[in-house]
Amino acid sequence: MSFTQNNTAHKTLKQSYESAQKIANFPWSFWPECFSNENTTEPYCVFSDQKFAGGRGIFIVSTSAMAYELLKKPAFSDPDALQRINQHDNPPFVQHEFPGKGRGLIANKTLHRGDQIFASTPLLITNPDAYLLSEPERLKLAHRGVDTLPEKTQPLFWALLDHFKGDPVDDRINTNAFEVEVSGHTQHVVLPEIAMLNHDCRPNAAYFWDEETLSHYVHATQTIYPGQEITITYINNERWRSKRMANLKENWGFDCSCSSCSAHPSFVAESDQRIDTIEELAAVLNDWTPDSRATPEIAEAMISIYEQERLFASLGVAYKHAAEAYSSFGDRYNAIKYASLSVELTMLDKGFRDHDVKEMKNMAKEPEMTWSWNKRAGMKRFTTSCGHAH
Ligand SMILES: C[S@@+](CC[C@H](N)C(=O)[O-])C[C@H]1O[C@@H](n2cnc3c(N)ncnc32)[C@H](O)[C@@H]1O
Repeated sequence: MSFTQNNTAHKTLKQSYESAQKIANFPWSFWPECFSNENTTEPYCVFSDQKFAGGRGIFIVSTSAMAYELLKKPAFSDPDALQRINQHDNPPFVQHEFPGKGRGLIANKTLHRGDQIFASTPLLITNPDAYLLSEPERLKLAHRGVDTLPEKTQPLFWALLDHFKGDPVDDRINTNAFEVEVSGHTQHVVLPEIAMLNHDCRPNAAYFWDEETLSHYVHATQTIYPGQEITITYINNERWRSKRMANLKENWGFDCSCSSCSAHPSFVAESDQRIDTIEELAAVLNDWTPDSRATPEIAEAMISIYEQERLFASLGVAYKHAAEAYSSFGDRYNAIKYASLSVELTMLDKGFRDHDVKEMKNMAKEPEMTWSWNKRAGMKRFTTSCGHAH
């Protein structure tokens, strides 16, 4: 079905609702409002489904093609797909006010590595290309979207932080949106539960986006004790403190006050050095040429540095390096050990459908059948002397 600015213009909310209800099997609760201009190749519209996720509702600001692509996802088409999502009764956390950071969540019971903290569907999905519209038109779509959310869901949107104090809807979206992929396209989503989690450069929880259920999952990546704040990262943390702080300031508008950003300069220097070492070791381990100096010991060193740096979610990457390094020397049981660890951690960070997870699952079952098996057999593994004659 195609929507144009002409067939959607100037309808009140009530008129849009009535127009949508007149058409049998129309998937949206309101007739979409659309805008286009000389910069756009197709109109951008607001599509709203109040029945989505058992009545939590959702609105999508995008092209008709993307909205109908989303409709094909099990989240919309399979009534059982969201059975374990949006279960927010008896949560393992309580809200707390943190000086300098605003609201955040603290654990109210012990959470172990791998425990799910919550999984939820977004209130909205917006296409970043909607910025091709003029500002007033883009804002009109966003405002219409919020007005079309079910009455009981709207307070969840209005309770979100508006950090920049500009347009009240746009500001809440910009302060809280996460970038996700849908069918190979970047989209922005807002999830009110995850939006209550503050950033930490050394977080104790990780999240991933599942395209099929259009849901964000959050899990503990280490033990979190009652009273401890639950944190996630908003950025890539494998960078120097100065780069992390600049990124958070530029894209999120705040000065990070996490412990690794507020440490004494000499501790920061050590941490930055470890980040450099991780990068250097990764380059060695990624070298699969006959001249490679990669050994399992180098992967073990990398694991140790990740642990020192408390980059627990990223440990899945280091375990993968170790599994491949052991496999490349034909060491079956160490390959299995580290492949299993990699599956456990990577599932929390990249999701259960991730390519690396599948690869490591295969390695954990039959390392001999993987591409890296015995690849470095016969190559020098240990450096036992300092190179001098004694
Ligand atoms: C997604 S919200 C997180 C919840 C927010 N604290 C609230 O009260 O709704 C993101 C905002 O929280 C604050 N924030 C999150 N992590 C922070 C940190 N490590 N240091 C300082 N402020 C932080 C910033 O104002 C940021 O724009």
